[in-house]
Amino acid sequence: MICDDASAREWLLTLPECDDVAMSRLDRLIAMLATENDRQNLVAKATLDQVWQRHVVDSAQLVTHVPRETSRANWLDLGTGAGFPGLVIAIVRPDISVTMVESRSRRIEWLDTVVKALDLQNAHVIGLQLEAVPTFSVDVISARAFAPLPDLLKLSARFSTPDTLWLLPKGRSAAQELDQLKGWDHMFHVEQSITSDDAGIVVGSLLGRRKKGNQP
Ligand SMILES: C[S@@+](CC[C@H](N)C(=O)[O-])C[C@H]1O[C@@H](n2cnc3c(N)ncnc32)[C@H](O)[C@@H]1O
Repeated sequence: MICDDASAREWLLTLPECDDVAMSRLDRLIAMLATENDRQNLVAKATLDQVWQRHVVDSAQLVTHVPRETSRANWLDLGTGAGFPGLVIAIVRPDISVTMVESRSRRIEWLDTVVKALDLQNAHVIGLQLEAVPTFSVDVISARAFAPLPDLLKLSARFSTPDTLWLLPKGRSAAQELDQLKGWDHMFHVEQSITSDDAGIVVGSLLGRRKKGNQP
């Protein structure tokens, strides 16, 4: 379990993709975040003291659930906000195209600024409500602290095929949200988060809506 920032940084270096360029971009992201957080409330102030554990590794761990051969894939991150996990994924997997959807104007500006400053050519920001984003299918969908599972699926299933991998950090509610999910055929399970004993990540694929009359 990663329980402080020193072990978080050490863990990042074990990722095959996390080279010097990635670490220096992560350092710059965190420095920019600390400054911007005084202007707008991007992350809870208390979490800045453990930002590498609470936000960077919490995001970066998602890549360990993606098969290594998934390069040149399209990854869609919903409600990226301060940049988690979308910006971190774009930094540690430059071979993956990461599209971040965010609706709040100041957060859109922030994401655009970071993408430009860090020259993240594989990162794209869609500054719209998810509901207004035209449908396209993707290889991976992530969403952290975005919406409860049933709402999240209702809003975003149209971007998914049966081959799409969903990675949904859900904190303490992962198992409960999954147990209570009704009306969908899925192959989701819960993986343990490496940043908190209590936290889980819903991982797997979505096969589609269950037909009416065939619901549990
Ligand atoms: C609680 S924040 C989480 C931000 C980030 N994923 C994280 O974990 O730090 C949720 C974000 O989703 C955005 N959001 C909420 N509903 C949205 C929608 N319908 N379309 C696009 N973005 C949305 C909010 O503006 C906010 O930035």
